[in-house]
Amino acid sequence: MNALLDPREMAEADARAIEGGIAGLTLMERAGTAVADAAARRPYPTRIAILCGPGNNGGDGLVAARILAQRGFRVRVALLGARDALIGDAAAAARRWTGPVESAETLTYETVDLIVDALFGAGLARDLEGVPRAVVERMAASGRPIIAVDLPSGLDGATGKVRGAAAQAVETVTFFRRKPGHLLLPGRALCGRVRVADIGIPASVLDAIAPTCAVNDPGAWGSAFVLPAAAGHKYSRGHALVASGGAWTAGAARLAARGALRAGAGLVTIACPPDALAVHAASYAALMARPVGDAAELGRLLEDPRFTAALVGPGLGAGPQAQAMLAACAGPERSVVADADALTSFAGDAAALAAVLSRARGAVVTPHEGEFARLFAGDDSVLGAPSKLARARAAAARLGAVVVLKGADTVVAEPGGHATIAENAPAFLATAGAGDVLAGFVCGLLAQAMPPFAAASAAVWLHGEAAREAGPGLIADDLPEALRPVYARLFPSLGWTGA
Ligand SMILES: NC(=O)C1=CN([C@@H]2O[C@H](COP(=O)(O)OP(=O)(O)OC[C@H]3O[C@@H](n4cnc5c(N)ncnc54)[C@H](OP(=O)(O)O)[C@@H]3O)[C@@H](O)[C@H]2O)[C@@H](O)CC1
Ligand SMILES: [K+]
Repeated sequence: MNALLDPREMAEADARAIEGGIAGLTLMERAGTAVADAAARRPYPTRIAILCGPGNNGGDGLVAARILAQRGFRVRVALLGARDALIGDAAAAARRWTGPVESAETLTYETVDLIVDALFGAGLARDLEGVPRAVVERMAASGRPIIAVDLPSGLDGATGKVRGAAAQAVETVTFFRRKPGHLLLPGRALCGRVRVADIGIPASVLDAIAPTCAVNDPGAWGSAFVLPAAAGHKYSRGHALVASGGAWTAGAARLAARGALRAGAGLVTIACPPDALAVHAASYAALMARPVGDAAELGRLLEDPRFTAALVGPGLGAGPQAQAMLAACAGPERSVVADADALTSFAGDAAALAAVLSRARGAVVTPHEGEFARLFAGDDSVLGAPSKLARARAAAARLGAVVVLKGADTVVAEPGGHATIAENAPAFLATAGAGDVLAGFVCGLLAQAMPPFAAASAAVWLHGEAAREAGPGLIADDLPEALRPVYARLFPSLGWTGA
């Protein structure tokens, strides 16, 4: 698992490493060395300005300054605050710097080729205002390339939000593990390329910290992924049901159903109003279609216990009918995915949705930001949570279900607080119908009895990879097809031998 550490967890990692016998100053020396290495790798950065803040982030900058000067670079150190106000390891790093120290407030950039931003890191405690903010804004306006130490100063490592101001970095050097703010927008975009430096903190400190947030990649869910078994047959791979709207909105369900089938469900049935039957029957030979007039008929169809997962929402139309369809699908032998109109049908009434979902074996909801805001309208403790990560976690706890809060930095959270953050979605994935395919991928993995949090995270990652595989110009129809080469690489990496 590629853990992401919030500032509190990172402070604990530092503290445990120090308890284990590594001096804080040693960690700072290694951090500063990693920053110096990054600066030295830039093309011809002969004149480097290093802006140092009042805490240990500034200490890292002072170490980098000393090392770069020793390596022959022309280095200027500019400090925010008084030199004799530095304490602890940062004060020790300042004593080892024997060159002049300028004021960050009055620094000018005409003769500077490269900036190292070591003003604030994990210790950012409030919005930047006054002098610190002006310093960051002038640095940003200088147009010089910036290497950020740990985080672009002003970026909140826990939330990915800018507190007052932050300067765009070309590169960010962070330590031990990345932080949520490196992946959540706008943080991800502000960091430039992120390098993770090993500063000697042993990975074993993570056992005690037990981080609950991870990068969404196969390390987060691969052990739960259901690979095709040699002795399997189509029913052992699960039977997914996708509820469809009428003839004019049937495309959404068809995209989802193709997604579920490509994701590996053994069978996929589309349940549709009679007027849409011909559309579905003519579309895709591997899909089955059954006419279902209302929720009661859907319930009768689902008396067949071999249906292991159901998706309700895409193209359905919001209202009591969609609510009843979802209720018909939620049963102890079946997992459900509620998407799109199924979520909007519960606008402002998340408690009613939670009650329906609680009857399902497992439940995943897949809102985009608009659907999320509608569903939780009036619930400040969810909508007002400090970050996308915190909102998804709060929503999962409210619903007792896995929440996929979509976007370029999709967060998947489960009621216990575990979460993944995706970083592999290309910009061109934002296209009509892509969300329907994603919901289908989730449904297809749930149908194979993959646990909901793992299924939802895997589906999001696969969706991003499939988009990359298809490339620019992508339309949603391409996504299910692009899953094949992604699976061809993924399966062997998870130990599948092809049997
Ligand atoms: N041993 C370790 O732990 C290691 C840590 N490492 C490095 O340390 C960094 C964390 O260091 P840190 O905890 O000292 O916090 P840091 O980011 O320097 O800022 C704190 C200072 O900023 C001030 N301040 C805060 N907000 C402010 C605002 N809005 N406006 C104005 N001032 C504000 C705050 O003042 P105060 O809130 O007390 O008034 C305090 O003076 C971490 O990112 C990494 O780079 C590495 O060397 C590896 C080993
Ligand atoms: K910084």
